[in-house]
Amino acid sequence: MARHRNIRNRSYSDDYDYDDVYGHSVEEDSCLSPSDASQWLYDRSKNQQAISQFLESDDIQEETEEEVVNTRPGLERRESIDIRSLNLNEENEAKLMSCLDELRNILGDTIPENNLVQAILNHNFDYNKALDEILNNNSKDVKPAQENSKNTKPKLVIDQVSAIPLVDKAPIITTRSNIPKVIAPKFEGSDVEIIKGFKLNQASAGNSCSSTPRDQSPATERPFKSDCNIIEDKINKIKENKLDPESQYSNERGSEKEHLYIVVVGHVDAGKSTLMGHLLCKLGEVSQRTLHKYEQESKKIGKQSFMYAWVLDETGEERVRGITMDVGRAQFETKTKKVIILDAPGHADFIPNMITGAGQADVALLVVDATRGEFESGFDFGGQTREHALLVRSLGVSQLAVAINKLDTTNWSEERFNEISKKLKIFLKQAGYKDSDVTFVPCSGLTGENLIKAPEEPKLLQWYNGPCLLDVIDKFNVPQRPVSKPLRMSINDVFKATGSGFCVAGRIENGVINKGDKVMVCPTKEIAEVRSIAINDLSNNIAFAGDQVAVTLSGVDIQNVAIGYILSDPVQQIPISSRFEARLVVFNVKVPITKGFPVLLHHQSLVESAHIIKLKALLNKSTGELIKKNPRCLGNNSVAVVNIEVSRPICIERYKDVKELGRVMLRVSGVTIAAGLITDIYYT
Ligand SMILES: Nc1nc2c(ncn2[C@@H]2O[C@H](COP(=O)(O)OP(=O)(O)OP(=O)(O)O)[C@@H](O)[C@H]2O)c(=O)[nH]1
Repeated sequence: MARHRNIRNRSYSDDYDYDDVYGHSVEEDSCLSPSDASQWLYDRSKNQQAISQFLESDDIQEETEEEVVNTRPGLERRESIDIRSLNLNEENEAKLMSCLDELRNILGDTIPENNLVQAILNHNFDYNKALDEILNNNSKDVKPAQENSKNTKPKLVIDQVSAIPLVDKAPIITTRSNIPKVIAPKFEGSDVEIIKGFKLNQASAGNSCSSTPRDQSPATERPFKSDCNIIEDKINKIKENKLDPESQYSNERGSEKEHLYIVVVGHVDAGKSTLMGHLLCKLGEVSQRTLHKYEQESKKIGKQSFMYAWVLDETGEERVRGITMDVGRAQFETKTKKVIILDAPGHADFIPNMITGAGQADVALLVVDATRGEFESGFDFGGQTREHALLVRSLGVSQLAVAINKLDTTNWSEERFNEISKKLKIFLKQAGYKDSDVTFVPCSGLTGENLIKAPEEPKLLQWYNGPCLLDVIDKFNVPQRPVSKPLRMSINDVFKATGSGFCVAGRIENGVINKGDKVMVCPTKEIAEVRSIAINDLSNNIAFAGDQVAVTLSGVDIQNVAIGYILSDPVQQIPISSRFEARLVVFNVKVPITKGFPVLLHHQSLVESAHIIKLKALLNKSTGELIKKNPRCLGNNSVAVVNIEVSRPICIERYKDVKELGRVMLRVSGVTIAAGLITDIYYT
């Protein structure tokens, strides 16, 4: 039931500040993120222990190379020098520090710092050439940075065959020259190499080093980080240790009940929270004491009928206003499944939260109010019943249970049940649900009828002998978990954790995350380390596709991560682009869509402004055949192929590659006007 997002209490009616809601730009406060600053700006405090100060002292005796080798096997090889004494200007100091960092990432502390500095200076801050010099030449060729430090340098012995430097008992280092390279964009005159296999896709090449979420500056202006080394490590680790993901999955989850995520949607006040709250109470997931407390407190504010809803509506404002505002979470078990409920808000103002909930779900429960007039206002008159059903389908949910709720208010009328089912069946079929994937259940969240066992109400028993709600949920098929595919986790929440690092929460669409893994935060392409993983608030060492997780990350700044970002496999990265082709279904537009039409694009939890930049083809709705090339406009209920341009690059996949990340929704003035599947991605 954890809710971390600080986006509750907001009204999403029309326009709102997406920067506030979906993360914010560090550009607004400073031109550099804190992590960039610490990496690229020279910090004098780091070099206060200048070796030259000690070397000038008469007390320190010279050590021969032999002594170094024999008497000090565990010698700390990092000998700092006073960079200030080199009289470099600020820019060169910064370059020197960044090259040093790069070299240390590769060499660790095996080579004295003064040797590194000299090599960097010899090659005018080109760290690749400096690295080659250090690795390929005998130490005598590497001149110390300062005259009086040369006596202290240990001998660097090169094994000519393998080109592996042997420094005392230093760890073996493979030269980067052994590894196939591709040339990436140049940074300030130096060639920057990327390990082959660290797939630099065309779209991502342009911003592979950008480190702030909103940073649009080209990569050529920004320094490369040590991502390549981390990726190299990761490739090696994967090769050495990793069990294949399928075996990991069956080892970990083989004996467990399958996890099923169900989003509960429907028009405002349809009774979603009451229904699920009562179901949880009946299953013993809520203690009598807690329920008694809710009963007393709800009575006090004159809202006793909301007592079950309070199980899921946890905040004061939700309880006082009697509406759900953010996605409530809870879980229970059926005979064969562990079910995680995502109770979405019904009010139109909170559609983005509802989309976030639906984006995490495997299946959906659509709740409709059977009360005369209420069903009609939710369905016929621009209510949320239609919009939610469409949105959920657009997000890839194909299995649906429809709870025809509050049937107690119709005296358990079979006629009313049939009337509503008939109307919904026609609509749901048009919306893309198969008849066989939709089940209708009569029930009452308030009285608890037909929730976890066959009904006792005689009037209902007269005409209904189908399954209860719990059995319908148990019968849902759990979708296949693509654990063998490269990691993709969509981030729907970012929050500060206790202790070090910070947490991102979201759903793993593809692949596996292990504690200790290096992952790439996209689209900024920073490498982070997974410090811990929690599934439904319980700590775990591993999580799989289909899991809704909270992951604690280190190595990146929280400022550089935002809702809507993706954690990607660092080797097989997610495509990043701002232009793509989509096949759209247009729902409901007041004015026809024309070239240049502005929209808000929803992709998982991300919301970005976008434009339809080209209308490529109008298609036949049922057969998909081409009706017209380059139509001038798109009207209601049309199907078309269009090109869309987003205001900045985002992480996307083609629908055929990763369904969950290959869908988009387009909204205008708080109304969903179209849903689409990404058919092609353009890299320009
Ligand atoms: N008679 C009757 N009333 C119900 C039933 N279920 C819910 N209600 C009442 O309907 C009102 C709204 O219920 P909620 O559970 O808050 O509805 P909701 O769909 O979760 O509302 P939002 O999440 O804000 O859209 C409350 O007053 C409930 O007591 C039912 O089965 N029968």
